[in-house]
Order: sequence, then C-alpha cells, then structure tokens
Amino acid sequence: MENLKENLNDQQLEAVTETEGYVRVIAGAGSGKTKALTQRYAYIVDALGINTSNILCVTFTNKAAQEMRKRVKKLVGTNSDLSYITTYHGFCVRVLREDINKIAYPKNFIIMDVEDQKTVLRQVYAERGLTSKVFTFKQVLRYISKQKSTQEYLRYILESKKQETDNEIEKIFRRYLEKQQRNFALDFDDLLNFTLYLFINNPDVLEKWQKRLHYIQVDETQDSSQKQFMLIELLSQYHKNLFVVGDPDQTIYEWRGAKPEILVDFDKQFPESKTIIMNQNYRSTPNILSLGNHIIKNNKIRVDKDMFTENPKGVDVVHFHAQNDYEEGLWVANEIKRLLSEENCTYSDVAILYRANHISRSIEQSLIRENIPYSVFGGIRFFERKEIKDVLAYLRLIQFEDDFSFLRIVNTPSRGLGKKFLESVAKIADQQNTSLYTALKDNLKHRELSRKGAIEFVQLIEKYKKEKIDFIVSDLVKAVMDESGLTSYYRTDGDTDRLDNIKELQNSIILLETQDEAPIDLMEYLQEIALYTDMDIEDDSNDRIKLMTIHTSKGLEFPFVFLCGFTEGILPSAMAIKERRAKAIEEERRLTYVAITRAEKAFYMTESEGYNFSLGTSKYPSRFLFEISDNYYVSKGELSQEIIKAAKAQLKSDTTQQLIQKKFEVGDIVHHQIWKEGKVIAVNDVKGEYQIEFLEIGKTKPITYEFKGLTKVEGSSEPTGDDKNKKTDLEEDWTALIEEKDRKRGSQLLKNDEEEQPPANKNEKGNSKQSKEKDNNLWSRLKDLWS
Ligand SMILES: Nc1ncnc2c1ncn2[C@@H]1O[C@H](COP(=O)(O)OP(=O)(O)OP(=O)(O)O)[C@@H](O)[C@H]1O
Repeated sequence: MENLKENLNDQQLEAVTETEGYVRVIAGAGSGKTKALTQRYAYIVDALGINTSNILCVTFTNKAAQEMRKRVKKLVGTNSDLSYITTYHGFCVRVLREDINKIAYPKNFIIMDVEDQKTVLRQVYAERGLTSKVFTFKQVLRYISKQKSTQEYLRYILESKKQETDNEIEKIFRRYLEKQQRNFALDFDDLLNFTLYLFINNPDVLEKWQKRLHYIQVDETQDSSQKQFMLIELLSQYHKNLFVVGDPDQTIYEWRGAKPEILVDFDKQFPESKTIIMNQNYRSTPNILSLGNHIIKNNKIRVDKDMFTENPKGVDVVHFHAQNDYEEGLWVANEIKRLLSEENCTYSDVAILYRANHISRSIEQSLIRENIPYSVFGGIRFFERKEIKDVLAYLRLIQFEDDFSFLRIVNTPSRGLGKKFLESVAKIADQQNTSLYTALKDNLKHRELSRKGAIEFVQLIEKYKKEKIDFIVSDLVKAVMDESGLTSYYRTDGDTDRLDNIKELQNSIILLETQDEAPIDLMEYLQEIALYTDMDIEDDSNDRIKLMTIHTSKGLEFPFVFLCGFTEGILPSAMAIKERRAKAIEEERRLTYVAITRAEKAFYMTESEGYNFSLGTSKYPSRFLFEISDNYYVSKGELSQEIIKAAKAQLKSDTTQQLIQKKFEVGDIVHHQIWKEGKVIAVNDVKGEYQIEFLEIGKTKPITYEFKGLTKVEGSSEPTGDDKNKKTDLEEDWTALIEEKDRKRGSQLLKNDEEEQPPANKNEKGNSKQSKEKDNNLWSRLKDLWS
C-alpha cells in the first residue's frame, strides 16, 4: 500500500486518500492529475479492499480510458475487471445492455456511428425523393442531435406518441426515428438519453446501479455536459462518494456542450464538498509555464490559479515568423534536425501541433523532403485524404489516362456508373487490350456503355486534355473541380474540413507557381507531387515525429513541441468566432494554453505570411501572439513593422468585443422572442450573461449578452435617486403577475414531487432533509433540461 503513496506531493496525497464524500480537485496542466486519479483508484482497491466492479471511473475519451486501465493494471495486478474505467458512452452501453428491456427495447440493440446515421439518411432521402440541395446531411444530423436534446423524441420512439407534421426536416427526422426503432439501433445521443430515461422511469433500476457504484471518479470534468454530469450526480446519490477532477483552463469542448461551470460551481452545489487545488507543474520548464500562465490570464471566465514549477529554467520559448508556409515548414524541419543532433533526442520526442487539419500540408511536405519520419496521430496524412486523392486523380487521368485514377473518379461524384457498368468497361478493355479510360472513350456507342454520365465524363476529360496547356495548374484544378461536380459534391456534403483541404492544395500550387520563374505545367506538377504521395518514407520504426491537432494532444506530453500555423483566423479560428463570438475567443485561448502546456523542454510557435485561401484574407500572426509580452519569448525570422501594423489594424476592426456589450440592467423588463416577458434579476459581466426571470414559464434562465432575440419593454428601467422606492405601474403589474403565477406553480410542484420522487435511500446519509432537498432539486433540474 505504501507504494501507492510514494512520489506524491501533499495535495496529490490528499486527493488519493480522501476517498469519502464529495471531493473536487482543481488540477492545473501537468500537475499530476492523471497520476493522482490512477493512484487513487488503486488505493481504493488495495488499501480499502473495494472490488473494481464497485468503482466507476469516467474518462473523456476511449484513449484516456485505455491509458488509465493500463496504468491501473500495473498497480493492482492483472486479474481485476477494469471495465468500469470507461467513457460516459461506454458506461451507458453497459447499463443499457443490462437493463434496456425495462423500457421495452431489446438488449441486443445495435450502436450507430455517424456513417450508419448517414446510411439511414440516404435511405430516407431515396424514399422521399430528396437531394442534398434541400438539406445537407450535416444540417439534418445537427437537427437530429438538437431534437434529441429534449425528451419528446423518446416518447415518439418508446411510447409511440406520434403526431403529424408539415415540416420537411421534421419529417426526415421522424422517418429516421422509425428506421432506428425498426432496427433497434441507438445513435450516440441516444445512449445517454436512453440511460437517463431508463433511470428516471425505473427507480428500482436506478437504485440497483446506485448501490453497485460505491465510488465514482470523473476525469476531465470541465468537459462534461450538463446531462452527462446529471447522470453521475444521480448515480452518486446513494453512497455519496463522488470525486471530480479537472482544469477549467483546459475546457476545449464548450462548442459541443461542455459546461465548465459544473466544476467551477461544484462547491456551491455540494456545500459539504472538499476542494483540493493542485498547482505544482511537473512537466514543463518555468519558461514554458510562465508563457502559459501569461496567456490564460487574459480569459475572464476562470478560477484564478497560477501554476508553479520547481523544474530547471531550460531554454527560451521561440517564435518564428516565416515569409511563406514553405519557409515555415522548412524552418521546423531544420530545427528538428538540429534537436536530433544536439539534444540527444529521438524523433518521437517531438510533436507538431496545429489548430486545423489542413495546416499539416506544408509541414508534411517539408518533413518528407527532409526525410524525417512522421505519423499523423488520430488522423490521415494530407496526401492520403480522400478529397486530395480525388482531385489528384482527375489531374492524373487528364495527364496519364491510368486505370487507378479512372477507377477512383469515374463515379465520383456519382454519375450512376455502378459496378455492372465498370465490369462492362473492364471486359471491353481486356478484349481490346487498352486502358479502361480508352476502352470507354472508344466505345461510348456500345449498348452497355452508352450512358449520359459516361458521355459527360469523357467529354470533361477530353476537354481538359486539349486545354491543359492554356491553363496554369492552379486554375486547371479549380476548373476541373467545378465542372466535374467535385466542388458542389463536397459543399453539399457539408464537410468544411474537406473543402479547406482542397483550398490548401490549391494554395500550395499557387505558392509553387509564384516561386518558380517559369510556370510549371501539369506533368511537372504531378512529378513533384509524386514525391509526397509515394509512401516510400514508410518504415517499420516507431520512432517518428507526431503530428496532431491541439484537440488530439489533450492529456499528452512531449519534450519538444511546435505549434504551427499560429495565424489569426486559424488560431483563433475565424469559423469558431463567427459561430460563437466572444465565448469562442476564450475557448481558442484555452486551446493555445493546452498546446503550450504539452511541452516539457522546449516550445516553439511558428506562423507565416501569405494568403489565407479559406478566409480570402492576408495572413497575420495570431492575436494571441500580441498578447504575450516580449520578455516571454525570443523572436526569429523577419516580422516587419508593416505586418505588425496591418495585423493590429485588422484586429481593431474586429467586432467581437463590441457584440458582447451589456444592453440591459437589473430591473429592466425585457421581451424574449420565445419566452415573452421577463425581468432581469442579475447581470454577470464576467460570463457575459443576464439572469432573467420569465413570467410565462415561471423559470429563471441565463441569457447571453449576445442574444439578439431580446428587446427592452419601454418604461421598465430601474428607478434611480428619489424614485427608487416607487414602483412603476409596469413593475407593480409584474409583481402581481409573478405572485399569482407562483401560487399556481407552488401547488403544481407539490403535486409533481409527490408523484415523481426517487426511491427513498435506506442508508442514513440518504435520509437527511438536506439531501432530500438536493435530490428533489436534481429531479427538477433534470426535468427542466428535458422540458
Ligand atoms: N509528484 C510527482 N513527482 C514527480 N513527477 C510527477 C509527480 N506528479 C506528476 N508527475 C509527472 O508530471 C507529468 C504530468 O503528470 P500528468 O500527466 O498526470 O498531469 P496532468 O495533470 O494529467 O496533465 P494535463 O492535464 O496537462 O494533461 C507526468 O510526467 C508525471 O509523471
């Protein structure tokens, strides 16, 4: 047992041995959170003698769960059942496999991933004669997920409460639900919803699970959604041993529902809870850590905590500004070579991080050129991505008429040329001993080949075979993409990543064209590119540089880290800012913080000038770079005053900050586009939100400053000076209305509580008045969330 306490600092030791009750650990980057969580689990097993099947440990990703099981196995031996070290979804699958029959669904349900969802949608589209011009799959999948945030759809599936609708997207959704039901399939949203529904409607099942799970631990709590955490809260209500750990500064999934408030306000929700702050960093040098601290301080929504480290000072953080992305990639490759020769490190000690996948293109090209082995962690190499291969296949077919390219694109996008058609082409090619393309071109009148799609395809290729000399390659790519239908194929599929990658490819060709004195032709380009698409760099060694997005790097650490593409519009992402405004800026800053704090010995930030084809603007360094004082890093490369001036001017015109101005004051009566009249009862400048008490629904809701569907009801301002004690007519009406509504609601709530209380806990703790109130509160919050 003593070995479980070894090498822990005081806070870590406390986290490991405080096993009873509600405990929160706010653990900064590199503070040994994973280590503490793992040792705590082992301590509960080894020192307390608890069976692993009574401990639930929820992690955020499958990768983290695997890693944790591996580490726990080392500590507690190999015979234990570690299947309750899992993700939220993994746990829900366990519950449903055991008990889903209680809500009349079979235990052998199947789980649908996104591809399966698209297959179902394809069927629905075919039945209804729809095309992606009406709705893209991405739009429908978003709609489905949104609808699944309410309980209504569960009634549709499980209680067959069906109603008519005229709304087309709703019709698609309902057909999707019917198909799901017929196949007893559950998508990822369902796993959590079905589990909550099962527990809410079957108190005996909930009680069984509550009793089974004596100890519950949650990792990366800052990234849990409200519903996920409610599941945990429900489960913890019997034994009341809940341990949550996380770092609000590393919340990077707010865009998909993470609620860092769960961790931040844990002490308010559980006043009897204990908080442990772990702020000693063991990973990074002081130079790296102070850069991280310095950047994250600019965020408003956070628990203030400065991390410290006793590690030796180490080398300076470096910023490199390149004249173009070719130079940026080359500099990174050369610096890696220098590290390998001077720092006695291996390739796998180095990680290259970026915000968006397409950034990897220029880096990958320089690594290949310089013969540096690499792998793309959790992703695909740039030149192996489907969309890139498709575009290059068109170019190759135009140049070489080869069979590989032909097979890849003859039916991409779909021209109705299926398997049978291809068999006919292959047969004729065999008989005439020619390539597939030539066989098709020469036999378009043949009964089996004479199809509209085939004729148009051949016309397209022939046209560009003739015209290719008139085009520079970058224009040729654009023309072929547009005319072949590839552009609209990727646009309607709605996967913006793919379009960004194609733009990145065009970008690289333009760069090549502007660098070379003489224009390159298609043949030359394809020869150049063959270097990157041939996989001769593959070798069996595992010693490789790792390339990955910042999101993928979460929880990992590397001695040497490069953050590439530190460019405004990429980090912070222009798309995220467009969608989520000021909130996105904070999340993007946290992403930068995550990237910095992955580094142990050295951290580099690089960016380059040029043109951003995705945004259609010039490239400037990230606004975050300008937030860092000069003494935190050394600058390399030539960053001119003009670029700095232009970058700052561009930032000034950014409207993000203006949009978060507060428009209403406490006491104002406002009109909400859905919930009608409400009164502002509090404002929170830090979070940028109002608390508004809505009359019609009888609830108080947090509404962001940015929300446009809110207008002030005239004459409703808070009285000032002498008028302070006088109430306006409007206010008096308002108060009377609220009192009336409260009277009605009060009697209704009493009734509901009698009907829907969870089973009374038989242990002492569960019977206290305080916990009963809290439990009831949880039920009403759950109802709120799903109403
Ligand atoms: N008490 C300690 N003594 C020495 N090294 C430690 C101690 N605690 C943790 N470490 C080391 O510090 C590094 C960071 O630990 P860990 O990965 O557990 O941090 P973390 O809090 O999960 O980080 P992050 O949230 O940033 O991913 C690891 O290399 C770990 O071995």
